[in-house]
Parts: sequence; structure tokens; C-alpha cells
Amino acid sequence: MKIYDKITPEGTRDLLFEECQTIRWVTAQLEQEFESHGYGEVMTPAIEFFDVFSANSTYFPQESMYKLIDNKGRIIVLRPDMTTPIARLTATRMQNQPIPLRFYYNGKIYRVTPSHSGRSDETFQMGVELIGAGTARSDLEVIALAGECLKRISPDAFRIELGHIGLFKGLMARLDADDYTKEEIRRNIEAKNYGALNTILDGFGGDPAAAALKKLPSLFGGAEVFDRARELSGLEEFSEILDYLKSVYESLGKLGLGGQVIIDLGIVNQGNYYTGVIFRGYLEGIGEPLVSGGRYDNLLRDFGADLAATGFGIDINLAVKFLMKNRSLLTPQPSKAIVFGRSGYETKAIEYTKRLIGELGRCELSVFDTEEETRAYAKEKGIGKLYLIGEDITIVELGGEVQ
Ligand SMILES: N[C@@H](Cc1c[nH]c[nH+]1)C(=O)O
Repeated sequence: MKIYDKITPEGTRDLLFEECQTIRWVTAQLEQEFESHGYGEVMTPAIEFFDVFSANSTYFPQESMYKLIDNKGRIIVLRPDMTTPIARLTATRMQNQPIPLRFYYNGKIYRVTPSHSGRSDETFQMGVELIGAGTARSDLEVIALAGECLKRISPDAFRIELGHIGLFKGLMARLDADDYTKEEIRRNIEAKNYGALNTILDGFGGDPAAAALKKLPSLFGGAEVFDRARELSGLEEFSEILDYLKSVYESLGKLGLGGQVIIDLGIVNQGNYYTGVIFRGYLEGIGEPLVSGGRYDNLLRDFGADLAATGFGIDINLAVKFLMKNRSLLTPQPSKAIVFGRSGYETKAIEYTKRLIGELGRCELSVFDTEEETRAYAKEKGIGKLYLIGEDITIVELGGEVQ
């Protein structure tokens, strides 16, 4: 008698109608965001050789990967992420292209998650990779873009946690631990599981690196975290990293994200290719991170191209979970502006709308014959700006003329 013919494998499930529609809605939003910032779409196979994910070091723990054997006896894996295949693709297919390269992707990834964790093993993921740039500007571009994506899904209720993998890696390098123990330490820091973390690290006696690792998960909050970290013994030699992170934090504040960004020196993303700033994005009411990303300057070198890079992935399933709870957010965002052509300037208005779409994104043309009707409609739809096109162009902010 068959017992597995009516269920799907652990960590997977069927998706029906509304969930499918919501996935389409989110992916369309993010596609627009990525395309408008100059990212081009790439697709890679769902299966890759195991070697891709263990080129020079193992980027994901072996046991987190689904494996198959191909007809020549070689080990194949269902991709546990998109960043590594894109590094392979870039190194092998994109030589001699002007850098930086900007890629985005939309596909499924597969990771074995612990039983009963409630997490999916099969996840829809979208994301970007900015390859060939190691500058602070590129870190900022990518984190700000993650902020824009979160805003598209939830205009107000999101937060970004910012950290730097250099602290964790620097401390771990001083600890004489095998790969298994390292992953255990990483997982317990990530889960802020102080009890289990302390038990493992107590095994290293009074090692100052072990003592500092115990403190990492508690180093989160606002700008004061930098001072707390500087005072901590074991972290003295990381002042350059802390200075850099602080400057990124301040720049994000200038970009209007100050209220949304918190520092968390205890974020240690899975995927051991990270080398610099790392970050996560959360939506209100969803405990797991929707966005996960950061800098990985050595991964492409493993494939033969010495290129710095940064990027992030967005868990579309979590975005859908959030949107199904907050359905009102699923309505299309209002246009940023409406353009009304005065009598005799109808075609000029059409041309101007096209130009504004390029500048602002979503804009619409007024098809009313009067300015009054246009204003009333704009107010009702929550459109913030009205462009009046005549001999001159007048911009009206809802509520008052500014030009
Ligand atoms: N591939 C990472 C996300 C990422 C993209 N670029 C950098 N990081 C993940 O799946 O978590």
C-alpha cells in the first residue's frame, strides 16, 4: 500500500488561486523596482552540480542541500540560492563586459530546513546582485534598493537590520573549531539562543574570542551599539569595521531610512560567502526575515573572476503571507502625479506624461476636459501632484501651488 501518494514532501505545499495571484502581484512590483534601477533579468537552471556550491569552500552546509545523482553518477543539487549560480554565470559568460553588472532574478530555491520548523524548503525568491563594485556607494545602493522593495510591499511597517560579517568571521578565525561547531555557533547566534550558545562557547575555556562571540547577539539597537561594541574586550581590533558600518548607518539615515534601520551585530546570514556589510529586512508581524543580503567580495574569485559584489534576496512566500494578512495593501499604489493638458495642449500633455514616467515612475494622464474634474479625481485617488501643461508648466502639490 502506498502511503506517500496523497501528500507533498516535507517543507513543500500546493498554492492555490489567491496565493498565486499575490505572488504575481509582488513579483510584478519588484520587477518594476529592479528594472527601473538598471538591473537586467537572468535565469539559471534549478539544478546545478554540487561542485558549484562547494567551489573553494562549502557555501551552504551539505545537509541543507537537496541532492540527486545524474545519469553519469555525478552529484547534482537543487540550488539552495541564486547568488552562487549567478557568480558562476558571471565568471564564465560575462568576461569583458563593462562593470558593474546589475542582475536580478526570480525563481525557486531549495533548502532542507529542520523538521517542524514551519519553514518552507521550497521558496520563491527574487533578488539582485550588483557585481564588480566594492565601494560604499554600492553598499548603499543595494541597501536602499532593499528599502524601496520593502516599501512597495508595506509602505510603513518594515525594518532593516544592519550588521557586518567581519566581526563573526574575525572572531571565529581565532577559535579552534571544526566546521560543524562553527555552523552550530552561527545558528545559535542567528537565533539569539543564548543558552545553547553559551554552552558551546564555554567549551573553549576563557578564550577572549569565545567571550566576545557570546556578546554578539546582544549588540543591537541604535547608534549607541557602536559605543557598546567598542568597549567590549575581544572586539578592539574591529574598529575599522565599526567605523564603516556607522557611516553606512548614517547615510541610510540621510536617505530617510533612519526610523527603519537598526544595528544588529549578531546577524550572521547563512551562506558563508559574505565578507562585509550584511543586512536583513522584516515586515511587521512576520518573525522571519523577508530580505537577506550583503557583500560577498570573494565568491566570484572562486569561479575565476576577481570581482567584488553585493546583493540581496527577497523571500516571496513571506511577502505573500504578510499581504494575505494585510489585503488592503494589495491595491495598486496611486500614481505619483497626474498630468492635465489645458485646451490646445493635449498632445504636449501626453508627451510630458511619458517624460514624467521616466523620471518618477507611475504617472497618469488626465482624460478629463477640465482642471476642476482632474483635481477632484486626483484628490480621491490620493495622487500627490498635478502638472498643468499649457504654454508654461505648473506643478501643483495637492493643497498648494509650488511653482
Ligand atoms: N543568496 C542569498 C541572498 C543574497 C543575494 N545576494 C547576496 N545575498 C540568500 O539566499 O540568502
